[in-house]
Amino acid sequence: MQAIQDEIKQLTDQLNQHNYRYYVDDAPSIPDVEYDRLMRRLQALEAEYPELALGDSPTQRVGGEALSKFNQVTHLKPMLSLDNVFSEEEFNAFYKRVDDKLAEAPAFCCEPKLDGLAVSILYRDGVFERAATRGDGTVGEDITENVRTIKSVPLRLRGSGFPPLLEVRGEVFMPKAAFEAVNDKARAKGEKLFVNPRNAAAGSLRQLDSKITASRSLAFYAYALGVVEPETWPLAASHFEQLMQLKEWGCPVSSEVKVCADIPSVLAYYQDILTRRSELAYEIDGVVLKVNDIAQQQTLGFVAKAPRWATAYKFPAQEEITL
Ligand SMILES: NC(=O)n1nc(-c2ccco2)nc1N
Repeated sequence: MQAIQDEIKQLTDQLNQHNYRYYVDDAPSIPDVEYDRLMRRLQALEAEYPELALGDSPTQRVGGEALSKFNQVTHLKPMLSLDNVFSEEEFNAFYKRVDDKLAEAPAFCCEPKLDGLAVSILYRDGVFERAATRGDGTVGEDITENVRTIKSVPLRLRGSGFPPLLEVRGEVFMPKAAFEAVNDKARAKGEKLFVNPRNAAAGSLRQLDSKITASRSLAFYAYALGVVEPETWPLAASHFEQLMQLKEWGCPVSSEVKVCADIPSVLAYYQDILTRRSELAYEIDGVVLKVNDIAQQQTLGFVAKAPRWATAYKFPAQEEITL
């Protein structure tokens, strides 16, 4: 029996490692046919010895029993909504409001604004425990079983140094290619088409049957730390370094994230992402600009639900694509 346990452990770790390389490092490490062979072997062993299946087994990516409804989840810390700016003048006014309150000029962590669904994922001792939608920022829906099927969401954090309780916040989205494939399938079956990748992601994520979610090729990018317990746990002093730490622990982070130290470089970032928008593998509707230094964020605080230290600089609306 020990030999079986060892083989299950080895297959589980191997498949999770390949998942990490493929979805987080963007560097596939084995051909799909080999990956599928390892997965089938693990599924066979788990079917014969269900009591030996491990908590982070990749076989659970296929989805489980359908739910009758979603339970509600109260977030341990409210999930923020972002204020928007729509022009360089409005951004300059945002910058001035921020700069006037700080002793040092702020640098900004600049991120593409993913057009998907904000989610909160809890890891307890590094193990995936619960996932919820943002909802109204205070109460969301428990979509744990659906998020569990998203292959780029780690079921166990990698490495070490993470706190006993870690909340990872990010966006679940449907890549453009997956959106086309989902609509091609729906068209072939004479089913309703999704209007855009955001609606497709929302529809796929809020499915009571996680097997349907599993078939929709959803993706995830982390964009912030949420709750950390104990609160005294040492964390990186800047938002960018915290994102890189999340990536080290196995969470995918957009490769377009970068720090811009002054207004001209922030505006250049905005223009660069706007120029390359159609080439990105996922839909975005602007860029998110966050004061990078955590202590400066704490100095600035929040107004109502939105942080003073961040804004979303939105792109001009694209002409609506009619299907
Ligand atoms: N949607 C999106 O891509 N977001 N949203 C935030 C956010 C929302 C509140 C704090 O940070 N950050 C990024 N990259």
